[in-house]
Amino acid sequence: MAIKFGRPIELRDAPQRQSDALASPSLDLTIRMRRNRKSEWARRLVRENVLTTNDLIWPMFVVDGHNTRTPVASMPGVDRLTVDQIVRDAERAAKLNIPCIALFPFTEPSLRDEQGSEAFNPDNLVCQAVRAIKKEFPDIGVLCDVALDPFTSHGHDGLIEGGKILNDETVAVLVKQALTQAEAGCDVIAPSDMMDGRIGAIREALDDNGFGDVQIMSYAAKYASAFYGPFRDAIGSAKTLTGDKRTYQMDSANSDEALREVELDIAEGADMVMVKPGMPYLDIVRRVKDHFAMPTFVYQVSGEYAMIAGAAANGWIDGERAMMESLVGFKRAGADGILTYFAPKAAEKIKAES
Ligand SMILES: NCc1[nH]cc(CCC(=O)O)c1CC(=O)O
Ligand SMILES: [Mg+2]
Repeated sequence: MAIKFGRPIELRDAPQRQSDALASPSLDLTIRMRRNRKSEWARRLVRENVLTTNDLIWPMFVVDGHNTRTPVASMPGVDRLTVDQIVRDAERAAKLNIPCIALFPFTEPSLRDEQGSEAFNPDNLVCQAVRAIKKEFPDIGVLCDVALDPFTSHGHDGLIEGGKILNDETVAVLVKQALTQAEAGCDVIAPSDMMDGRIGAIREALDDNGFGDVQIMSYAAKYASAFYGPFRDAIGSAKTLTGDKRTYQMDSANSDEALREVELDIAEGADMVMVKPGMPYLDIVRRVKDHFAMPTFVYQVSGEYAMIAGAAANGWIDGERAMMESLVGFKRAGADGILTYFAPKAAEKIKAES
């Protein structure tokens, strides 16, 4: 049975009070915090944070084929979508008033190589999806991830030589990838690779090529995390990934370092910054927001989604309430927006309640 914590106890269900209990002394308290919680209207009145559909970015997985939705086993409720189907979900997003969607490709293994060259193929899945979505729904924001991991045979975000991830050489390829995506009509370029200097290089290339309006949302403070596991299943890089990403993604023990990363990306031209993952890093979200007063985003990543969706599927938690609690937690921490696989569910709930 699902455990429903915090369920209001109706008076009729409450045990009858024994008369001698009435005689117990009352405390002489001037301030009683519970007064403001006494009823639903009172709680609504003093509520400090509110989640709206405007806060949501919906990440989607695109796969080759036609008219097919393939479930991602480790992300119950999330599918890989063929281009025609991703257009349908973009329509759903638009109807739910979700401002922006994010695209991630599952690349055919035969198209993956050492250099991740499919990343800058103008006809790759992401570009096809961007063009198809923009054709039907030009008013929804489309964000594209920039990194090589969906395209490399080794599953890393950058180029490798002698077991090392090359920084500057990788940045040159990321610039080509970003330009390819901008050409296809992408609105927001979101580099998730954690190479040094990529924001500045991408900004300059966008500006030099007539894409001055294309925004950059930098995955500025991105940690080397176990919570990306289900995502790597979804894009098919879990099996191919050799080693880990700790030479470029941040150490989860660090906090000051996040401020330096964010500061650099702002200086290089990021329009928006992101902290990733979300729930284990709420302190980072708060520090970044307080320190820089930038549009600050947070990614509730695949493993966080899987924890909640998986526990809910087992009846161990109330999934809907855990979802909403986790999302308002990001708002409370200072996030302006959240990338979350719960976006459509949360938007539906918000819509139903308004
Ligand atoms: N650079 C790729 C990328 N972009 C977003 C995620 C993770 C998203 C998620 O787990 O939901 C990752 C995975 C990784 O860095 O290995
Ligand atoms: Mg950096």
